[in-house]
Amino acid sequence: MLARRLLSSTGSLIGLAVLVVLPFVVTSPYYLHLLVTIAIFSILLLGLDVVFGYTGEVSIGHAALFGIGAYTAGCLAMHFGIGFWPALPLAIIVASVFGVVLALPALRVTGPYLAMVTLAFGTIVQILINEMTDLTNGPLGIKLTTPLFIDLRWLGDSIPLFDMSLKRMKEVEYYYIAAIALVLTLIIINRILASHLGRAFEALRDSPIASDCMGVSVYKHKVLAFVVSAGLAGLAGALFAYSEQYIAPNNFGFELSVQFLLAVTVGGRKSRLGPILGAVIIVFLPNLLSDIELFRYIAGGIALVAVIAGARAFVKDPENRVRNAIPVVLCLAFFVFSLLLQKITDYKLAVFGVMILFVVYYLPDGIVGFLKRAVAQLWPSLVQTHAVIHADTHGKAVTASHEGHSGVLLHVDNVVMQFGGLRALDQVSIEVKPGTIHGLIGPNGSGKSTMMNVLTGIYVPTAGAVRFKGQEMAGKTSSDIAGDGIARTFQNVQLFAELTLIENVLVGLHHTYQATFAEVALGLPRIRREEKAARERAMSLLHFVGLADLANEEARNLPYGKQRLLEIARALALDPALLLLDEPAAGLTAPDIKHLVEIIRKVRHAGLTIVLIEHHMDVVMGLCDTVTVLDFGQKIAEGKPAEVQANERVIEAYLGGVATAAE
Ligand SMILES: Nc1ncnc2c1ncn2[C@@H]1O[C@H](COP(=O)(O)OP(=O)(O)OP(=O)(O)O)[C@@H](O)[C@H]1O
Repeated sequence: MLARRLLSSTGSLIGLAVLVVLPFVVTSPYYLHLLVTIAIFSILLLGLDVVFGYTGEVSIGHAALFGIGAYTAGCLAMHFGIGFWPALPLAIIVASVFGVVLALPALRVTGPYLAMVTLAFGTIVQILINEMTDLTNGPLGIKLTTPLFIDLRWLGDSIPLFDMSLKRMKEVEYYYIAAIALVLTLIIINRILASHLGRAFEALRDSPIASDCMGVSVYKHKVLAFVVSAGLAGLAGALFAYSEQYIAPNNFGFELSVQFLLAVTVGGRKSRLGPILGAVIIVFLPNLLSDIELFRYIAGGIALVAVIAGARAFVKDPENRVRNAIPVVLCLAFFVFSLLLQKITDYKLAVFGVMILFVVYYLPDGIVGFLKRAVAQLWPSLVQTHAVIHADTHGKAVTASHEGHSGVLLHVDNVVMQFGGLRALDQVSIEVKPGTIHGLIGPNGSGKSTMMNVLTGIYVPTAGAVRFKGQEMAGKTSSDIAGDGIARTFQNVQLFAELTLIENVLVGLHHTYQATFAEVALGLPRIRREEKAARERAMSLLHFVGLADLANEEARNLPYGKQRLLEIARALALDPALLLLDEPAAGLTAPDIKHLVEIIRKVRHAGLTIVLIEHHMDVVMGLCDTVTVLDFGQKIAEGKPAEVQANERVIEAYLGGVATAAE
């Protein structure tokens, strides 16, 4: 852990030192300008990574947001004489507003459909910039002057100006301003992504349904992700306008959006270094592809690395020798191709395409992802050690949010759920008393999971009412219902696959955070306190289900049985009054089922009420106080386990089948 921290702070210090020293090394104005462009693109790509890497949405509209930032700065200068400094926050605000516009379709469509919508957004913005000549000067574009260091012109001519106010920035000074903007962006983005907000972004990517059911509103957090991303694109745009001193509509076309996406993909998603590396690549690649000598050196370097890695794989992985040899041969062929080339300019696009294809195919996590894996193999101690988090030993691991409710906790009243011609639930009424375990059983397709989905707001019932603690639930969103105290697990496990175990539980603890967005961005004490308390609580919940040893493992690497236990820990993090368990014993081995039964008993003992769907009759009969039986969407029996077990209709419709299946 210490080594890792040391490495990370040493890395940051080296990065800072490089940023400070670079202009002393790179004195050519041309290359200095390229460095400024890299810093500006890095800011944009760090923002794009929030949407693309973290929430998993493909946006082809970021060049337009970039253009909106640039044109905000341009229009403010051209029409109102408003200079560089006020333009920066205003560009952030204007682009953020457009970020909300772009987020709205993301709430309805995802994947390729969203990509198409964002593409349309980009095209419309470009057309508008072209057509609204009064505002934007149309295809002629807008010219800007080098920014003043301190702009006091807005005070009026009568106020005497001091020297600095008339001094225009030199390229090197502009470089430092762009570098400071980049460092601030890195700090703020790092804080946001390491907080409960960053986890919420990842959670909604991995399972939107589970996020909502954990009280993490997909709607709210998707909009937030787009706003953060758009704000950074706006800032980058304004910096770009003053760096280039001329902007025109064709600077912000579709190709630029595609380049941005490729830059994040090639650099490496979900990392701070990846977008910066991506920016370096898209800025330097055109230069690299113009200089044949440099191109040959780089192709040679890549071939050398491939040969070394290939030789290692040849020895260590004898079963996949042919597969491992292919990238080595391709890299060597690329090097030979670079030697045979006389003039590279004719092949620029083809070479660019081949490089992208190669990276996307062989380095799906980008260059940074590849390097991380290589470091993990060579120096496992640097990446595998995590902070030792002590479980919260003072409080109880499991607490119910509203203990002591008397009467009926959950009242399902004549609920009907119709899917076209199919009645999945047909006038079902159930009463669940507080502190009990209420079983819900029935043959496959009888409507049990549909009932869970109705109770958690995923389905709105066609008719009937659901009252929880006397309050009507129909029409509430899943995240509101979770906030009211109903937590659930899923029949088909819905974990946040790329998050670690502790992070999965922390998503369930999202409701414990009171810190505002600004507090998170500024890293104020409250968010640090809340994060520490939440981590301790998450650890105690992992202890409770017996998974504490695996806290820092990614959820997707867990065996199936343990995934179900993790879902229970995550649901308990909500401090619910009612816990809905949908077939928690499915796929578990006999010892795992025994462990599960103990956990459910302890949960009930802590004061929670449980609704349990289960096909394992011994589990149902051993745990439940009351059992309701469904068949073809109708309630056919209800009572104590022994009564239900002896019921003729139940034996005929279900238990006979279960007995036969068990034999
Ligand atoms: N979204 C939906 N659209 C259409 N039909 C659905 C939908 N959800 C469920 N159904 C149908 O409703 C019926 C009840 O399904 P449900 O999943 O609730 O049964 P179940 O009792 O949970 O079964 P199992 O034990 O196999 O999980 C089934 O016929 C199912 O195909």
